Amino acid sequence: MSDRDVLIAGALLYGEGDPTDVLIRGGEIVEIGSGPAAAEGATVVDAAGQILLPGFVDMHTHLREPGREDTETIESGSAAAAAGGYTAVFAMANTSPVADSVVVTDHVWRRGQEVGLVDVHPVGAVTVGLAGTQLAEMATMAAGVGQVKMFSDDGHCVHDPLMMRRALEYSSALGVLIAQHAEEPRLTVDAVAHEGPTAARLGLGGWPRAAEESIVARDALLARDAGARVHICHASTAGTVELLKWAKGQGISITAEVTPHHLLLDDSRLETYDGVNRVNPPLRERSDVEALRAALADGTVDCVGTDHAPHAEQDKCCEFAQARPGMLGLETALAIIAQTMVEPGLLDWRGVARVMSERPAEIVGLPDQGRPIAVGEPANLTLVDPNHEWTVHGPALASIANNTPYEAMTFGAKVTATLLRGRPTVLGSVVQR
Ligand SMILES: NC(=O)N[C@@H](CC(=O)O)C(=O)O
Ligand SMILES: [Zn+2]
Ligand SMILES: [Zn+2]
Repeated sequence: MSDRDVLIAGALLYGEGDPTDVLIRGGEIVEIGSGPAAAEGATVVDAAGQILLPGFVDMHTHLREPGREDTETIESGSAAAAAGGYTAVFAMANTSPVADSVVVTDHVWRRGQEVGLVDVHPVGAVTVGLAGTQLAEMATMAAGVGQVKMFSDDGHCVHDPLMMRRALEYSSALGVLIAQHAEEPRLTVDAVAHEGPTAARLGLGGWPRAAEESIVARDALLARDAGARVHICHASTAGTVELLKWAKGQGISITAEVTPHHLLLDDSRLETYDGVNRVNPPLRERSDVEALRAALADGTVDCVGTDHAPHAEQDKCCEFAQARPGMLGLETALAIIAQTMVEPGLLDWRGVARVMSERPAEIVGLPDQGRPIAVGEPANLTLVDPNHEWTVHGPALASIANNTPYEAMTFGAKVTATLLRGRPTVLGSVVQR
């Protein structure tokens, strides 16, 4: 919380209506209108032509602390998140050591609060060591200081159906969410690229759509029978969209996210054999990209999750099949959603607020995020300039790692300011450390 007033002057709330001033005091929105009186020494943000949205929430982030601090730390990842307009992120459990105990999950939460740029919520592992054989102590992690709300073995699929069934039963009793990395491992042995004509031509091992879809279908049925909720990480195929439609139509409590890269890129990128394009699940075909965009627009896919996955140069700049899967995502997410969803008219800015803030906050249960921009609400806010051209350059990003697939690409929208409980964490697109 900041003791200084912040006055956001002349912003378009949700991109709608007339330019409006928003006054923030004591971490809350205290006045909305025309020319509210700010106290002396207030921080005034000139928001002419800019769009004010609720702060973004990322259900899927990899910060590499503990274990690979050479590629990302909670501090550098928090800076990347703030720069991307995020006020809360969920840090996945595939660290070293794995976040399968309250010692690790509490550390992640505490360190995030110490850095103070974004709320870093720890994701706990579903199984001990992500090994898929023994349930982790989810209740202990949920009861810790970090109050773990979401559990996932992401990076790995909880592929044993009995283990997944037990995890879902246990999670519904605890009131927490299980997020599944849907990948049937028997179908992805040696798979490094989407199974299709491109991988065949390039001689790359294929990852069939069915590897994802068979788990999505199975887990929908398991969630139905357990009366539990299940969340699908990084949905990547048109078939997954069809299954989500079916499951939601049955009243099953299933939700899903899509990554910015699966909304923009396809497997034609692989021609160069550049390891930066290797990611799990793999970049698919144009028809999948189109289906995912439509699904995000109509709510079949609930939200955007970045799957921000920093990797060291030596783990990416090598033979394609040897490259570690994953790409940076936090700082480019908004620009890509603007280009793939807003520009073509699939979503308006209110829709962006829904898929990047409100829905993720709701799904995972964060009472102070994704809130309406209204008097009395916590000032977790993001300001977007919809007409700001910028070119992505890895070393200029706040992340330690540089594995952005968007190097040298130009986008038309940028986050200019972020506020966490009234404190500016980003001003003029610069992180306020
Ligand atoms: N997405 C990826 O390709 N990689 C992720 C793991 C994951 O999300 O499955 C990572 O941790 O690097
Ligand atoms: Zn994953
Ligand atoms: Zn991931």
